[in-house]
Amino acid sequence: ACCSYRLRNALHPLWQSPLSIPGGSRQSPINIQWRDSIYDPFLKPLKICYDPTTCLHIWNNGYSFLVEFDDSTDKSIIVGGPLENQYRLKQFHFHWGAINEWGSEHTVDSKFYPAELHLVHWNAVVYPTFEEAVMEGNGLAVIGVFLKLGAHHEGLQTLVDALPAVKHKDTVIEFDVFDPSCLIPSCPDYWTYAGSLTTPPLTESVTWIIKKKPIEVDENQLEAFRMLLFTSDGEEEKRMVDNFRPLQPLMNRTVRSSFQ
Ligand SMILES: COCCCN1C=C(N)c2cc(S(N)(=O)=O)sc2S1(=O)=O
Ligand SMILES: [Zn+2]
Repeated sequence: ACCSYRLRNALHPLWQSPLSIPGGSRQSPINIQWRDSIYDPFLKPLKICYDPTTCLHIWNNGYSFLVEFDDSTDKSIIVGGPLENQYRLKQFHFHWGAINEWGSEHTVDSKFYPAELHLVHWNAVVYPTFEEAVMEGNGLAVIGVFLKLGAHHEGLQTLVDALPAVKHKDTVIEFDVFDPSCLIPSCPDYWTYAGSLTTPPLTESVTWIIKKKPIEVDENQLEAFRMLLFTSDGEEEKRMVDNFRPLQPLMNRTVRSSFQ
């Protein structure tokens, strides 16, 4: 199984990553086998405190669209859960498919969701800069939230309305008040495991916190993601879809759950 992963990584069009990350033993994403996850009673509830005015802009970086935040203070942080320190919100982005059958990076019992939200935070207690945190084992904490097809999502719509302005790679639009808490399910249950960035530089610096409950979004909102482009203005258009990395081997890791 392991070698097929490596082959798949090497072949996957989007991630021209090396065959394998030197010493890669904690790569992401992974399949979360619900029955193999281990309930950890010592896991704390995750505390999320975001200040909507720290929102800066939306940027199409050619992989996804990122909503970036002012991380020069501790105004927007998460603490608790599996984390030893508090972590500052840096950006959030999504991964999605060309059709609703796939699109998420993580899977649950081998089931794909049509999309997955990642809220990226860094350990500013221990590391002086985000760039340094990206290189350290406990540097980053990413909250993953699955999106499923269902009811219209009011909070997401303000984001969707801004997407036409960032259709092309390297376009950016000011976005100065947004509270990403509206995109996180109120159910406190999550899985957590030690992993990596799922895009280059693929560094093994991420404590993943994957929410058990998905949020519901409607077809038009998913279609709005799919009208974004990987390509810059003037280049031959390539729709931004299937921007997810193939599943990686679990190797010597356990996935813990905050719930029984
Ligand atoms: C010095 O910065 C190096 C770049 C790091 N970053 C860029 C990504 N594409 C990225 C992807 C992430 S994901 N898909 O694993 O959440 S987190 C993240 S990130 O930490 O914001
Ligand atoms: Zn991501």
